[in-house]
Amino acid sequence: MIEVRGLTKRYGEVSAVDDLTFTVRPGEVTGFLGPNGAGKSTTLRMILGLDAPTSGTATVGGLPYAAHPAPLRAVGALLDAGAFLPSRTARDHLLALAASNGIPRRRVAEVLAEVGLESVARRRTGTFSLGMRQRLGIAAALLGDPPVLILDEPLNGLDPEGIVWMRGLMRRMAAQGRTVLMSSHLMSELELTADHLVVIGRGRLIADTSMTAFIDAHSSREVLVRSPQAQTLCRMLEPAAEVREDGTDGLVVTGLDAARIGALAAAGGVELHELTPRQASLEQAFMNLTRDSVQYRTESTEHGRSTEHTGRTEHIEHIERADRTDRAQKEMSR
Ligand SMILES: Nc1ncnc2c1ncn2[C@@H]1O[C@H](COP(=O)(O)OP(=O)(O)OP(=O)(O)O)[C@@H](O)[C@H]1O
Repeated sequence: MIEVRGLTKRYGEVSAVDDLTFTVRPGEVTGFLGPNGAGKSTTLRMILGLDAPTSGTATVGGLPYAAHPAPLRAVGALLDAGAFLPSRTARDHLLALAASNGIPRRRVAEVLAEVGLESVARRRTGTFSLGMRQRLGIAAALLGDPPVLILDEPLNGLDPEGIVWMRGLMRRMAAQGRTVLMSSHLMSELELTADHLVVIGRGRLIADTSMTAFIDAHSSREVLVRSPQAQTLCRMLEPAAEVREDGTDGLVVTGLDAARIGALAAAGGVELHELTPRQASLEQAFMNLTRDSVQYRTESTEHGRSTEHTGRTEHIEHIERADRTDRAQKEMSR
């Protein structure tokens, strides 16, 4: 287990990590998330004894990292994919690490094969691409066959095959009962890989929960509906749900499930051409939860929010106009 208790790191006025407490359990992959500058790398560096906390503690398997006699056998870590002597070959780099931690030499060939670098084992790491350096970093993390893995942005630079391989590796490590903590900004990939999430913003804990509970709690379930009687349907649903246009000719309904929408439409004699529940995503949930913790935002995401808002207002006006026309036509036909 990785146990973080009241962990705090200040750099002058900046609280990079602020009274963080969480536990990472074995047998699952825990995703470590947060906007840029949230304090993820600083937390991981403190767990690995590379930065000293201002206060609080971090232990791995009950001991501070530095207290493990052979740390590579206790914790495999990938923090910085460039942390090799460029003049050393991949194999020599791993042999040196193995020797320093009493790890048998045969592990070097095993991990090189595991990460797909056998054919370049005798090349200098200075000639490696980002993805190759990342794979070598992962080989180093696996070298001591450790029960705990801590990986900071392990997907950086990996090609699509590499990303799928990484997903399989993480899942396999967790299935073997190991503790896996990984940070990533690739939400769609994390959604496929992680079972549990620890989310931080501005150095503070904002969620520590299972993936499913997180998505359920921080995103709304939506249903896409298409009907030739969209306005009538809209009026029927709006007392109980939020309805907006999807930009084509469909309506996106929040607040009612597909079965209920179908039942209401049937009861009102409204014809439906499509009724599709939309899966909420980790990305949506993450953006909703961390909206107030984002420190570095671009103008385009600000615009994205205001356009969405304007779109909704315009849509309501559009529906109201349609309603007025509908009522006027009925009056006239009477
Ligand atoms: N050595 C340092 N000196 C001063 N400030 C630092 C130092 N290291 C980190 N910080 C600050 O601490 C905060 C957290 O940084 P950190 O790198 O931990 O964030 P992060 O969550 O890993 O971000 P990203 O997703 O961008 O990698 C930032 O405000 C950063 O500027």
